[in-house]
Formats: sequence, C-alpha cells, structure tokens
Amino acid sequence: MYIPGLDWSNLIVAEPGAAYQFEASQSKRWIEVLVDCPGATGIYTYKLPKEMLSIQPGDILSVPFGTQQVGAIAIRLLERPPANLATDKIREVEDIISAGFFSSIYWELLQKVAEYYYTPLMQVIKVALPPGLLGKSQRRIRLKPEITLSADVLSTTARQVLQLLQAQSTGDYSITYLQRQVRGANRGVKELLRRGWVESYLEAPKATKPKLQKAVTLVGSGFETDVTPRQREILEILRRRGGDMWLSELLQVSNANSSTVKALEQKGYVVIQEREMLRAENSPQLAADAPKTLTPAQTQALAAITSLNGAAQVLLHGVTGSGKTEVYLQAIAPLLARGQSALVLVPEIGLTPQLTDRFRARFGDKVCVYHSALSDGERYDTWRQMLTGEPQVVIGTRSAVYSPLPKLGIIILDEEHDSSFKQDSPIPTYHARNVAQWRAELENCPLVLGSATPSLESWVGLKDKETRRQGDKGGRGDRYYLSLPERIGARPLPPVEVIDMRHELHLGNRSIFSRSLQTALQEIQATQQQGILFIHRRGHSTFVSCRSCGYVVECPNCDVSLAYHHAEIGASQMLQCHYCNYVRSHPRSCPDCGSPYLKFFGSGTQKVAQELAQQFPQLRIIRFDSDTTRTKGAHRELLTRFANKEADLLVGTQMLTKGLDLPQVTLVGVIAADGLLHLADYRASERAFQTLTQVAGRAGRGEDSGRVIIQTYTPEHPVIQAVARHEYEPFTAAELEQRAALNYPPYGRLILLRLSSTDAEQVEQVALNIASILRSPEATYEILGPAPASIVRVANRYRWQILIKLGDAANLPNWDEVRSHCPPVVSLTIDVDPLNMM
Ligand SMILES: Nc1ncnc2c1ncn2[C@@H]1O[C@H](COP(=O)(O)OP(=O)(O)OP(=O)(O)O)[C@@H](O)[C@H]1O
Ligand SMILES: [Zn+2]
Ligand SMILES: [Zn+2]
Repeated sequence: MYIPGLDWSNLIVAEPGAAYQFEASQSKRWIEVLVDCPGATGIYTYKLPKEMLSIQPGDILSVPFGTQQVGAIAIRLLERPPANLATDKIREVEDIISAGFFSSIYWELLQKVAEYYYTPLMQVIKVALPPGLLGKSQRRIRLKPEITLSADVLSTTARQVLQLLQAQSTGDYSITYLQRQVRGANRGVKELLRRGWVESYLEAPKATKPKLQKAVTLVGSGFETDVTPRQREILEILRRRGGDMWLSELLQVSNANSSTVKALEQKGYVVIQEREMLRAENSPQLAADAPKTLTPAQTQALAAITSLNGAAQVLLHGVTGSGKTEVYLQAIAPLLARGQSALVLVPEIGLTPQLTDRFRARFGDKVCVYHSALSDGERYDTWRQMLTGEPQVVIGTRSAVYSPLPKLGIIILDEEHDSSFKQDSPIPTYHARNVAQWRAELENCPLVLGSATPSLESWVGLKDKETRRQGDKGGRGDRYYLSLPERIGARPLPPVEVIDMRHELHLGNRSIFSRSLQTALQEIQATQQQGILFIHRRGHSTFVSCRSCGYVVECPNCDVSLAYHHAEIGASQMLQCHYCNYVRSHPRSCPDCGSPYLKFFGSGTQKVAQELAQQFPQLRIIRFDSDTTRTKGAHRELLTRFANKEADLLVGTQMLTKGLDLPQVTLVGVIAADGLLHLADYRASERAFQTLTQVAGRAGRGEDSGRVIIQTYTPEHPVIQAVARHEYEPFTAAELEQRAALNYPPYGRLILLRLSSTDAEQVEQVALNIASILRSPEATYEILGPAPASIVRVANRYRWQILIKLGDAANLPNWDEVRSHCPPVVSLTIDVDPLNMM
C-alpha cells in the first residue's frame, strides 16, 4: 500500500490494521495551546481527538487543565508530541469553542518572530497580545433571540443548558457557570452552537470593565444658609460649569481638597457618584477633510501603490514636506471602501497627535490608535474593536505591528529609518520593519516604507534591487522604489548655513548662540515668524565638576556623571541620572574638597532656554522634551499652543525631528551638532545624517521660505557637508562602501549578546566563557569581544557584550549550548540585528 507523504522509515509496522492507515494520513495529531487560566503561563500540548482534526491555529478551544475545563488558544499543530512527554499522559482537547477566532496567519507570524529572534513563543505572545486577553477573559454563551423551534429535538444536556439560559432574563451565562450546573454542559453547548440557537463570545476581563470616575452634581436649592464662604465658592464654580463636574477637575479648578466637597455632600448640596468615563483617547472635534489634489509625483506614487496586488514592498522616498502622508491617506481610502483594513506604524507617540488628527479628519471613527502608553483597559478595548472585523485604520507604534486586524489591505511604516521601531529589551528584540515584512508576505498585502532619509537596509533592499530589475520577484514579492523628489508647491528645501563655532570663539563670542543665530532669532521676532531650536540633550548641563579639584559628581548606581536639572529660576536644583533616574539635590559645595566653585558643562534644553531668556527676554519659548511632555496629552497641548502662536520658539530634543508639520516655522537652529557625530557606534553617521536632515526639514514648509543654521566645531565632517547640501544619495553611497568593507549591516548581519549581573566578576567570567565556546573550530562567524559595555555599570548591574558578525553563508551558534553556560545570576539577551550598541 502506498500512502502519499508518509515517511516509511519511521513506521514500525507491528500488524496491518486500520489504525495505522488513519494515523498515517493524519500526521498532525497534537496541538500546542495557550491556556486561559490564572497562573498558567506556559504552552501546553494536547492531543486532537479524531473528530477534531480540523482544529487550526487561532481556534479557541476548551481543554482539561488540572481538575478544570478551561479556554485555550490553539497555537501550533505538531506531527509528534514533545519528546519529554509520555504520549499516554497527554490529554485530549475537549471541544472547539470558536473556530478561526484568530487567523492562522497570525500565529505563523508570531512563530516567525520567535524563531528569528531566538525567543520562546510565549515571550512573543506576551508582547503581541494585550495583557489579560486570555488570562482574564471569560467565555460566555448567550441565547440567540430568533429561536422558535421546539426543544424536543435536543439531547437532554442541551435541553438543560437551554432551560438555564431561557430562565435567565438576558439569556446569558459564563461557560464555567453552565459547567457547574449541568453535567457534560460542553456537549450541550456544542449542540446548541451547531444548531445556531446560542452564540459564544469572549467577555472583557473584570479588571478592564468600564472606567469609573467620581463626578460631582449640584442638587441644592440655591438657598445656602449653612455653608462657609469657601464652600460657597466651590458651589459657585460648580454652578458656573453647568452643575456637573468630575471631582478631580473640580478639586483642581477650585483648589479645594476632597473633604470640603464631602462636607457639601453631607449638607445635601451636592451628590458624589461614580460614573463611566470613556476610555477612548480624547481627541478634539475635527473638521472633516477632503482628499487633496495630488501633485504629479504624488499621483504617480499613488498609482503605483494602488496597482499592487498581493505581497510587495515599496520604498516611498520623499523629501521632507513632499506630502507622503497624503499618499498614504489616498491609498487607504479605496481599501476601506472594499471592506479591508490598514495598519499604519509610526515611531513615537510624540508625533501621533498630529498624524492621527489627519487620519481622523479623513476617516472619522474608523481610526483607532494603539500604542504601549495606553492603559491595559484601552489596549484591550482596542483589540476587541479590531476583532470585530469592521474595516478600519489602526495607527500605532512598534507593538501595533501585532494588531490582529482582519482583512489587512496594506501596511505602512512611516519614518521607516527611525530606530524606535526596534525593541532592545525585553526579548523579543524585534524590529517592527522586519515583522511588518513577514506580515505583509503572510497576509499577501503591500508594505509601504516611507522616509525622507531611508535606512541603509531599505535602500539596499529596495532601491538597489529595483535598479537592477524592476519588480524583482524575491521571497518578499515585488519590490519598488518610488520617489517624491520635491516639496509640495515646488517649495525649495531650506538653505543650510553651517557655522564654525571655533571661529566664533576666536572672534570672542562665548555665547552658545553664534552671531548668525542671534540675528536670525531677532528676525523671527521682528517678522512674527516662528522657529525651532534643536538640542540633542534634555536637562540643563550634562555634568557638574569642581573647579578646585576636578571632582565630577557621579551616579552611585551607574558609571556616569549626573546631569544637572534646573528648569527655571526659583525651581529646585537637582542632579539626575539619565540611565537609572537616580535623583539628588545639587550640592552647594564640592563633596570631595568642600570648594564652593562648581562648574556646569554641556548644554541641555533647560540651559538653552535660560540663556535665551537672558539674551532675548521678549522671545516666548516652549520647551519640548521628555521632561515637559511627561503627562498624558502634553505633546498635543504644547504643539497646539505653538501652532496658535502662543510662543515664538520651540526648544527641544529628538522629538522635534519626527514628522512635525508646522507651516509657520521658518527658522531651524541646531545648537551643537557635534554631540550627534561622535558616538562610538558604526551607525553614528547614518543616524546623525537622518536626525539633522529631519530637523532641517521642519523649516519652510509653508508659504514663507525657511532657513537652517547648524552650529558645529567640525564643519568639515562629511555628515554636516551632506546635510548642508541635502545630498542623500552621495552620502549613502559612501557610507555603504564603508559598511561593505567591514562587512557591517546591511551587508553582514550582527547579533549582540548582552550579559549583565549585579556580580561584576561573575558576568565577566561568563562572558569570557561564552566567547570561548563561540570560538569553536566549526564557527564560520566572527566574534568581537567579549568587552565591557561602553557604560559598564547601569542601575548597579555590570554589563558585558559579545558581538557576532555573520557573513552570507555563516552557520549559527548553538543557542541552547550558549544559554546553558549562563548561570541564573547572569542575564543574557540575544539581540538580533542590534541597533543600540551602547
Ligand atoms: N497635494 C497636496 N496639495 C496641497 N497640500 C498638500 C498636498 N499634499 C500634502 N500637502 C500638505 O503638505 C504638507 C506636508 O505634507 P506631509 O506632512 O505629508 O509631508 P511628509 O512628506 O510626510 O513630510 P516629512 O517627511 O517631513 O514628515 C502638509 O501640510 C500636507 O497637508
Ligand atoms: Zn573639589
Ligand atoms: Zn544611574
């Protein structure tokens, strides 16, 4: 007998029989599942009973677990059970509750991530799924309203279940409850499901029930006789606001404490009640926005994107202000009309308010925002929204690449060069661009990578390939390079003036502002235009040192100096560690020699703001960095104030470089470009070029032309020269040559092993040990290190690194062996394609 697909060598035929035939044709008889049970964090293997061989990854199942029946998500089919499990000990899946709850493609994606980043699947699932999706959700059964048939056709258990449900006013019970009430309830439920009399659904976890908040309502008559003047004031505020406010808001506005309001409640003037607060991100009402008439370049790009069918990769290389977002919007619109969804990934929340506003103005409530700063409840709600299958647009940061959007029609990665798409820790150390590539292939949809300064990876993968052969059929579908070489309205890119700060010093200018920048700042004030100043550090000064003995105040937990923070005159003077957040007050005198002469070095945003206030007292400034945007909604608020012309200058860090579109900005100043240039990292130049080009690109996006002033001590540096001339291609070609020579990415691949421990000696020993294991005679990869990390101690952990360079045909280390040489006191992270080498 010949059975197709059967490997005879594995089959020990004891006696011929039907059972063997069956097993042979159905090779995948085991399934790994994620169980829905508090405390159970692993993946468990179950056997598929004969009648359930149709189970697919993504189905929701019911499985025995201990003494319970619990819900589970099917993850992966296995041909044979894990070797460490005795086959007869493996229990059988009890039932299929909901087939196809997640698409099987989704699980394939998570597995790919697990494999590529050498991470256990469970860790990947933890990143992908919102907290509590399984752990806390409850499977429920509810009656469908339209049953008219007699229950006589049902089995006894099904009838019992039905009676229970019918006796309940909402016709709705949790499966656990039904199981307690009726023996063999699952069989009955299954029968009812098959007949379509009931439906099964997952209920929101308890912890993420609607968010309640205390509200205060005025109920008094207005004849307040027994109130204090303070209490009367509060009642007055409440009355002016329509007699109804959130308690927190009332306390804030009236500057009262809650006991005063409680006293009013006792006297019967107000009621304090819990009330539901909508958890969706608050966003202002937006005027609807119509599609713009595209420029010829936009039209071409859009046509190319909309003509794509199936998996494809597109690099949309558009200079700053060339209207990439409009192309995305118009590419998405027809998909939504066809019932498909779109996923838009952006680097950071800081730039999402403006971007999400544009999407919301175009697509209304079809847009939902997903990022890790959402509360667990918000994430959970957004997931449920996605699982409805309605066509929608999800905008999110890197973890949104896992959002379970059905019928995905396109994935867009905006500012694709940005390194915040990469996760350094915890594992998986994934890059959202890689995951998006796999996802686009699996979903058979196009992926659009947009940037004014494409990463070298994307340039090599999409432009070089494209030049060689249009629509190169690689494993990833067709590849295309599209370009928007001009700004909207043929506006020129802003001229860049490079100022040699050595020369300024030579002329006796000791200010942190060059003469050019000073003049430019005076000009924007005179012409009522606006400017942006970029400083690559927050805080006031990078370090404080004693003039008498040279002592530098350092962090007790890390091998770094403490940064001086002093936000404004009168505010407290603090020293802060930017690695572990350790804070102490600023010493009045040197802790070492007692000298009162302490000097500040290196300028951060606070210091620049203070110098501006001194030299240009009339300039109104908004500081925009992670210190001033800590609270929810702060980005939006500061940018709105700036857009409303409540300030002349926006002074900030990196955050300013990411996609801000402020047409009234005519001046961009870079205080000290050098801080970006000299980092000990093979990507320093690429990153500096991207940051400076992006920040320069904020100038002159509106009617008035813009200008850029870059201050530096090394004006001849190739990065500065390339930025000044807006020369992406020559810079990239030169950079690629160097990378190729050293076999660095995008040519060679890197894997960085990060080791850390509170025990300095142990971690060094383990690093040496692992490096020597890696240097086996069979290894075809190159090992650099082990070496201490550039800052050895952070938050009292000592850090060592080993860098592995892989050529085209390199074999891979045996990770299990590597891990086995790492004792529990040392933590090991395998960072695949590391971006942050610090
Ligand atoms: N066809 C068009 N006609 C008129 N205005 C347009 C058109 N396309 C885009 N714009 C406007 O031009 C401005 C710049 O567009 P957008 O912000 O999309 O540029 P971008 O390419 O994403 O730039 P960056 O890479 O610098 O973020 C926006 O204000 C946008 O509304
Ligand atoms: Zn001293
Ligand atoms: Zn520290």
